[in-house]
Amino acid sequence: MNNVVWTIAGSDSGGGAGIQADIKAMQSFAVHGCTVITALTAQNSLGVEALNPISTEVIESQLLALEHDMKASVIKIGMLANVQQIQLISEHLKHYRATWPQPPLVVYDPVAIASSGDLLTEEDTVSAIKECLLPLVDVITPNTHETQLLTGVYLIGPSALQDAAVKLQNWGAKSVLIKGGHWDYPSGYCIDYCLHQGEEYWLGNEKIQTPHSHGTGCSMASVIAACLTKGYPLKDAFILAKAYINQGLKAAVRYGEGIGPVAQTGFPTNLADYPQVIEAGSWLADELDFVSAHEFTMAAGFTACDSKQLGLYAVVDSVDWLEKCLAEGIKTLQLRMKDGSEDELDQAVAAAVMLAKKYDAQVYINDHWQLAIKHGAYGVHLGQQDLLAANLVAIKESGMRLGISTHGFYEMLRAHNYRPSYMAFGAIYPTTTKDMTGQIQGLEKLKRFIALLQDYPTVAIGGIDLSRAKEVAATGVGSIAVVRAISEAEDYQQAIADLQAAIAPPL
Ligand SMILES: Cc1ncc(COP(=O)(O)OP(=O)(O)O)c(N)n1
Ligand SMILES: Cc1ncsc1CCOP(=O)(O)O
Ligand SMILES: [Mg+2]
Repeated sequence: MNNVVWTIAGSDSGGGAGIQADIKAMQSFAVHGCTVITALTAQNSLGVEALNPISTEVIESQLLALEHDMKASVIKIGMLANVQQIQLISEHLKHYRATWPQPPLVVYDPVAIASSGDLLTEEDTVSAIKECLLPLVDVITPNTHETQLLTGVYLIGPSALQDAAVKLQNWGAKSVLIKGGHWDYPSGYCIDYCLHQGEEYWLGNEKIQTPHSHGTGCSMASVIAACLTKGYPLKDAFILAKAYINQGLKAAVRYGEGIGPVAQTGFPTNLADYPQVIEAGSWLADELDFVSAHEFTMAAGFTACDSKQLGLYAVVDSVDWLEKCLAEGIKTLQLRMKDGSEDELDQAVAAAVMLAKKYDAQVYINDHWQLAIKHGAYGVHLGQQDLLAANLVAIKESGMRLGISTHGFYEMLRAHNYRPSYMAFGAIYPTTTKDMTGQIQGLEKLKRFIALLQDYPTVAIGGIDLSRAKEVAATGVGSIAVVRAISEAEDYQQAIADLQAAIAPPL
């Protein structure tokens, strides 16, 4: 990805929406925004006075200039004023798909109605959008009005949202993200929905009470485009776009007599601005009548770890290795056994618990939460998939600590629903211990996670060795978990001593 995003959209003379909002939002996520202007709208905070569509010749000249020199990783499309514009853009997108070495992703925000209620497009565009454009779109981001306009589905409740999204997919849009800012369901809340690769994602938060929301739709789609350019998965882009808008709404101020623009602030840094991932068992899920495919017990607020700084964290696959690491003074450890009969696992967990007591250390059991409860382990470590199958109420009632793995912003917020004892982020670097394809986080994201989760003990895992331990520790993470850096070291005792020294806070 080359960090170049195009926005094909209308100019808003009031500076709050359209091209102006897009560039500011893209800038907030450190990508370079190029522009193809489709209309010079004359508008202010009170409404739209004129649309002034640009001719297809002038639009094409802008496209050609960019095609030759500044190809985009992602193209964000906003207001298209008429059928000719829709056809022209569709033809060019087809050409890019067929000829560019790296075809661009297309995010389409079907701008039809301004926040003032004014129609921003000629009325006969809907069939051209469906026939020409939607088959070329990777992510469509309509609000609820635009969803109704495009699909004819009246959005009386969550299942109508799902039906409308399927319709849009059937017309060719690969993923659908419906923005709920104009929807008051349940009352006082803002619910957003995403259908992507067969998975559904629902986000919600209390409505932020401000009249100054002009440009939220354009900005949200631009942040999605920016995050996709940076290689974020769509579910993480969805989270960040929501948090960005919430942060902007809280800071929004009036500039004219009417509706002010959403504020264009930087990367969202306050957890309070992030939406809730809506999951079965939560109050919002009940309001939305969610039906869970699994028998699921929700529990939140697990026993705190003894310390916020868990230090060097050895993840081992046998009781032998556990004892070797304990003998070297490691205080946070995990027994991660992927094989073994029921008896073998039972005996291993029992032995791990005994050894933890002997060495006055904290041992977590990976996956086998029933055995961990049975033998009175200090804690259990679960992955995102494991959460559905585990009895979280039983784990909480046992008083054990719960650590949860996360791979990105969406999973981090999902884990936050449970208020676990610690959160782990991975894989920070590529690793051969486990297939983490598409889930490498890197240091930049790790820093973001740590800054957001100040109240949690945090753990970084994946591909960390002695040469990387210092830079990982410098992010402020409270613990570094390793497998091979110990198990494959030529001299594991020296490796442990070196790792401990590398991550120790300076005196
Ligand atoms: C400290 C720590 N972080 C992450 C993991 C990964 O756990 P999980 O997602 O459950 O995957 P498996 O380890 O079961 O393959 C971990 N084990 N420890
Ligand atoms: C279990 C796990 N979860 C995320 S990365 C990882 C493996 C870490 O192993 P290593 O320290 O050898 O890279
Ligand atoms: Mg696991």
